[in-house]
Amino acid sequence: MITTKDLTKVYRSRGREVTALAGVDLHVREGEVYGVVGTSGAGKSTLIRCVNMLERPSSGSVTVDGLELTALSGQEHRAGRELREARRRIGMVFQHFNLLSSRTVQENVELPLEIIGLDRSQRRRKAAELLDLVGLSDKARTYPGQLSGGQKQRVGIARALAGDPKVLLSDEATSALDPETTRSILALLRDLNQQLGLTVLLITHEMDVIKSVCDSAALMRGGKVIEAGALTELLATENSELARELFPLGEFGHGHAGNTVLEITFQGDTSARPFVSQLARTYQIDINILGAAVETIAGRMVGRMRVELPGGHQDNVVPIGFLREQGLQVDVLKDTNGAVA
Ligand SMILES: Nc1ncnc2c1ncn2[C@@H]1O[C@H](COP(=O)(O)OP(=O)(O)OP(=O)(O)O)[C@@H](O)[C@H]1O
Repeated sequence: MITTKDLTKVYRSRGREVTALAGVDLHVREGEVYGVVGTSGAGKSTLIRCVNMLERPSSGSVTVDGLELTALSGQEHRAGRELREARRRIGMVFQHFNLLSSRTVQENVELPLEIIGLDRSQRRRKAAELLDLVGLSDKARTYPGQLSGGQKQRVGIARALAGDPKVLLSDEATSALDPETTRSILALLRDLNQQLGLTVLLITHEMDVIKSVCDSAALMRGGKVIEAGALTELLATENSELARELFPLGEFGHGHAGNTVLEITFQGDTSARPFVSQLARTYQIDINILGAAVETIAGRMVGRMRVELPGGHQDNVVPIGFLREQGLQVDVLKDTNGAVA
């Protein structure tokens, strides 16, 4: 649904050049919630602004719903007609809501409908539908100043849906909200994704947002995507940085020098099988469990366990193979010298 190819963006200001995007390839499938995560300055905002051409990329291409936006005419602030029409199909929500304080909630939602050219009664009807969708029907005549942060963001979302978009872009939509309100806004995005078949691309610096709402994610650093994929695939990828951040086992024990420490990740059915006792029985080894945790990620139960086996990596090649044959993801964290990988 959204594809970027070798996307670059170089900002030039006062004789200085800043490379915000250094060749980004992104592929967001239709109907998924896709999160881009990274620390401040990684290039996330630039990427999302390039997807709807609020920012014109320096090179590379952006295709949304089969239309190559980078091929359409228009400069940054003077978008051509085709580009304006394509943009209508891409809704956007912002961290600071961007509502007009002098207009009521209903009038804020009506604004894009006015621009599309709907008449007064059509606008009223559509705005009422949208406010109902986001659970704010009773606030239609209220002014933004009288709303809570979560309610303001609901108005922002209703407004973003005015053009019946297929794609919703979310620029840190929950960063200004408290944890409970964040959860309710993320649940709303998930509902809209499922009810309307909306593809959602969101950027965030919070791993919890990725964990609770996304099907897929990309990790950005220094203007590049350094890892990307479906969360369930990432969790099954050896030494995945995203998987480790999604599901950290940091406080668990690190075992003893000379032994082998494994991190075992299991998803869905595998979690029901008693693989630790099977391993102990089959190879007659003592297994020390250093820690274990279970979480729900992308709607699936995922477990992670850190175990210590006696002896070095070479002594444990066969038991490790046994675990992998059971469909378990096994990362070897420690070698015979005791160095943690
Ligand atoms: N309009 C601009 N002019 C010059 N440099 C810019 C501009 N916008 C962003 N940058 C620079 O581009 C780089 C990427 O910024 P960007 O805002 O895309 O990152 P980010 O990951 O969204 O970070 P944050 O979460 O802090 O917004 C940074 O070094 C930033 O200073």
